[in-house]
Amino acid sequence: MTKLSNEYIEEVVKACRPFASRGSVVDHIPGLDQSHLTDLGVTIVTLDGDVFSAGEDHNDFSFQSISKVILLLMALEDFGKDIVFQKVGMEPTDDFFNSISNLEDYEGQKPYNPLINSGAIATASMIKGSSTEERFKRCLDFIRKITENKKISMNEAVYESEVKNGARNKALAYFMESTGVLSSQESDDALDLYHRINSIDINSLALAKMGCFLSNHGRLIGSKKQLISPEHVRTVKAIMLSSGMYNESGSFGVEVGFPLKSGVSGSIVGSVPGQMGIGIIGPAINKKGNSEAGGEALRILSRDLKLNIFHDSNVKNLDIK
Ligand SMILES: NC(=O)CC[C@H](N)C(=O)O
Repeated sequence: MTKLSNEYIEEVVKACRPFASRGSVVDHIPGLDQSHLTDLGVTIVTLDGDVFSAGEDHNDFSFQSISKVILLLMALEDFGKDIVFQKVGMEPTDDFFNSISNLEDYEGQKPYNPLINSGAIATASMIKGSSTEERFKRCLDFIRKITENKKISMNEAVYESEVKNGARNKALAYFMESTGVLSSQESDDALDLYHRINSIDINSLALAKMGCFLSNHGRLIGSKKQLISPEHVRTVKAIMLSSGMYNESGSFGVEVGFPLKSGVSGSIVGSVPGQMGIGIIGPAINKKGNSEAGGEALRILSRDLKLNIFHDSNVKNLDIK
């Protein structure tokens, strides 16, 4: 069986870099352009605290849709499962991540799930705090805590561009206001919090630590302190498995087989329960919004290291009665 080492991760990066040419880099995020097309950084943090990393793993990139996982964790902790899932569903969708039409057809016209744009704007309205500043600060403090990185902060230029290019998200928020998913007091604040949290700068090590936190059932490595209840972490990971890679979640479920979440910056966080967290940056994304080289790296890692949670060796109590 393949053993984890920096050299092994380097080989994976080398093998996957060429896959970037199948995708393209989004052109509206400050700091990202086609010159980053073949960038690929992969970091793994194990639950024993070992770090393995290679490629462009020091680059900062924006959090984008991975922030949807943070919003969901915090909304669940703030309001509990019953209230959160009154506003947002937990079903996968075959539509694109920023689809507005699917808001018209799903039960009660609520978003299909919290990991698409409409769903994340809805969960952003369920973060406790007396102002957007306070709500954002709570989110940022939480991200700093679970990534053990106090320097993480919002990138102002990215935030300005999110707001400037945010017409679709605005439309989603106001559509949800029209159907009563959001109140007229909630929509602008939820949208602003969503744009801010999307604009946080992060790197592959911080993402791997976030994945590790999920793999460790809501605790930092080596700590017994429960920062999020295990039940909520379970809920979030189940939704990451079914919806974290948007309308490509099914094939990632089959070929990779553990909870993932991607962002349009080409970032991906992976959580292998009980084993490790994985952070990836590979800015060339496909039409569904997922990193091409990053996706290939996940398929190889899962195969070589037998990480699929449905793999026989990862399933306990195999005795057939
Ligand atoms: N898929 C994504 O990462 C989407 C995030 C992007 N900022 C948006 O709101 O559309």
